[in-house]
Amino acid sequence: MKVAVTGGIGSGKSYVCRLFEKRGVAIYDCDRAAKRIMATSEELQAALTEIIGKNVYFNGVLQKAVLASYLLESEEHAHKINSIVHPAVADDFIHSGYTWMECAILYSSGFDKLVDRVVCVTAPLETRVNRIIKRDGISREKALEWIARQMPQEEVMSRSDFIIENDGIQNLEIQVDRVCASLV
Ligand SMILES: CC(C)(COP(=O)(O)OP(=O)(O)OC[C@H]1O[C@@H](n2cnc3c(N)ncnc32)[C@H](O)[C@@H]1O)[C@@H](O)C(=O)NCCC(=O)NCCS
Ligand SMILES: Nc1ncnc2c1ncn2[C@@H]1O[C@H](COP(=O)(O)OP(=O)(O)OP(=O)(O)O)[C@@H](O)[C@H]1O
Repeated sequence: MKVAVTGGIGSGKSYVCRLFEKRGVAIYDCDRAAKRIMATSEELQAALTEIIGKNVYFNGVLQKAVLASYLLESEEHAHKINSIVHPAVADDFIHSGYTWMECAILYSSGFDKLVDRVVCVTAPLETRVNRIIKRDGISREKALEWIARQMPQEEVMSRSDFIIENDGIQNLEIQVDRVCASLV
């Protein structure tokens, strides 16, 4: 059975994935894979350079700030980047041998079609914003911009099979054990 762990930025997906990993589940990280492929695929590098400009790579190294600001400029920009990067990541996952993936933008990327079950990690908006500000050192406005770029949390929840509430109050270990009892 193939499983995705999803949830919006700052919900704590990666944090929860570490708890699944502690229980022996190996998880493919879509964010990390995207960066690896953007760093190594000449085809992707050429496509990104053509769209964004030469400054998206410096000495062959992806300039994350340049890509991030291009992505946030408009829906059209995000769509252009996603349509280059996401098929490459999907193909890489299919051939990776992993059965579980962590993906922030599961439904908008179409990656939901690659899995049988979806686990959604959620947290209150303010908690997410505060986590992002602390982790990434960005402003509240920037954190809200990223959140606005992603599918509303309620919609992701309604389309998922399991919900893990990572509000810092409810016990995470118990919730993770419950999901494992069904899926592992
Ligand atoms: C913008 C980039 C450079 C920021 O890198 P950084 O190391 O700071 O953060 P990281 O990759 O861990 O992403 C953090 C979070 O940003 C959000 N995010 C990233 N890309 C996107 C996107 N295309 N659309 C919406 N949200 C996104 C997700 O919640 C993600 O988990 C990076 O996220 C990126 O290259 N994004 C484009 C490729 C992509 O779509 N990756 C998503 C998985 S396929
Ligand atoms: N239950 C928790 N207790 C303490 N810290 C937490 C908890 N959940 C998440 N965090 C912290 O909040 C920050 C954001 O969590 P995490 O990186 O897991 O989010 P994410 O959903 O994977 O975000 P992204 O979409 O950006 O990858 C991290 O610094 C993480 O350590």
